[in-house]
Amino acid sequence: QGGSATASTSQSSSSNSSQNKIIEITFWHAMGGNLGAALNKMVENFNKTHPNIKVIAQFQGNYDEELNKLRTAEQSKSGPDIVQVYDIGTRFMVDSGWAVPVQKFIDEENYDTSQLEPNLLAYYTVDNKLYSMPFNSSTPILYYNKTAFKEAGLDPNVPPKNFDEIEQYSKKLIKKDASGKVTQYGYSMAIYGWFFEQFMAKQGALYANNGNGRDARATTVVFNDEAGRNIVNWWKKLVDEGLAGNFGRNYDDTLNAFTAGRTAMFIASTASLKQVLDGVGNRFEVGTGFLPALNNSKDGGVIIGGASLWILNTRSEEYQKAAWEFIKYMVSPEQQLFWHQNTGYFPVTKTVYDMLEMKAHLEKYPQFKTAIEQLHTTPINRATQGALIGVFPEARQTVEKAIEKVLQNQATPKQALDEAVQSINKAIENYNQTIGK
Ligand SMILES: O=P(O)(O)OC[C@H](O)CO
Repeated sequence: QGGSATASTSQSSSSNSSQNKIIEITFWHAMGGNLGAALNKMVENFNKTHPNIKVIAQFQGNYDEELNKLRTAEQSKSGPDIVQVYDIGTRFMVDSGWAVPVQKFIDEENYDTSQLEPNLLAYYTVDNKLYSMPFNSSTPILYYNKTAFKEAGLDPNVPPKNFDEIEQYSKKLIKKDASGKVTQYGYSMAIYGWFFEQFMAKQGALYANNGNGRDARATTVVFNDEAGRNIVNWWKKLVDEGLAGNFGRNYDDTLNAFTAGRTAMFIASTASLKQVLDGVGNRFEVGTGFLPALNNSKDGGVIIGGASLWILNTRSEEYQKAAWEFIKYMVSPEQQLFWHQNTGYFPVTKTVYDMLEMKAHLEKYPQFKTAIEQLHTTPINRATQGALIGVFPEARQTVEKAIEKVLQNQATPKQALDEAVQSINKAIENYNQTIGK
């Protein structure tokens, strides 16, 4: 797969003048399915409108797979010129020293960042520098089957706001066949560590110490407190009562259960909105709502999800500048409008909201408004900024295993979370000892 080995500068056959020089840069990403199709279209358009730069986009699997490939490639400095890295890879990428902070290019040309959403800047700014450019930004939202709501006598325009309401609504939404087998669960969510992280922030609680690793480097995770236990207790209760389906760790399995009518509500990234709407078609009406709350915290909210674009220092400044041109294009209002409409990721650039086409789109598909309103009502604080941890990808998997154990009755929420915290703390300690070495 790709990397700079395939990239080169080439001269047009008709002329040797620098005007006709084409800089080829590689761009690794993790966007499959409809997301990948939309992204490829944008790359194609960039290449058409920028005759001196050729971007070669290469799909490298999901976020985890892509980051692992990058680790391998960087051992021999054969990584790409630009890489898309998910939110929780941020601390690792900063520490790796493989990237040129985009702040350098921002400062050099006085690029105006005031049009970027403040929550995004708050997430991706580390040590007062914007290291990477937010490109595909998301939050988790509640998806629900409005048609099932109507059939169950629930108001299809009022999604549940908190966990108690999820439980009450689920009791009305659950359907069983003559043999007592559940044919439609009330609620489901994949065993995905991202949701756990989000429910911590929604309670205004920290995931890691030292202000979520933003006042100083995190040395421990702290989610085995009341806030963490609330999430797992509630989740288990719903599964034990038979109201929530557990479709496992694979994100798409729960998503497909929803589109197939096997669960009436579920949690997923707003990035899945277009896929869900297309998957459901006109079989039923889809509604969206904010991530449900667990308590009345006024400081609670959602954390920025999705990924950002990093410029790697694999090659000379000429390539880095070409990469910067491409990144600016990808976050331009026109491109962000296209990206938002074809995925569900909200625009990173605020000016998109002034565009007539955006207004018409939101009017026609109000489901797309949810993530935007959720973003704009989320206060910026240490909890909602999310944690910066060098071993976050591993930590997320450890939390998933812990939740799985609880749902399978192999541990109590307290045992499972305490164990997870212990094991992650060891990994953090090891990681922190190796930084800069
Ligand atoms: O599926 P996405 O792109 O919305 O990302 C979700 C999480 O933030 C990934 O860490």
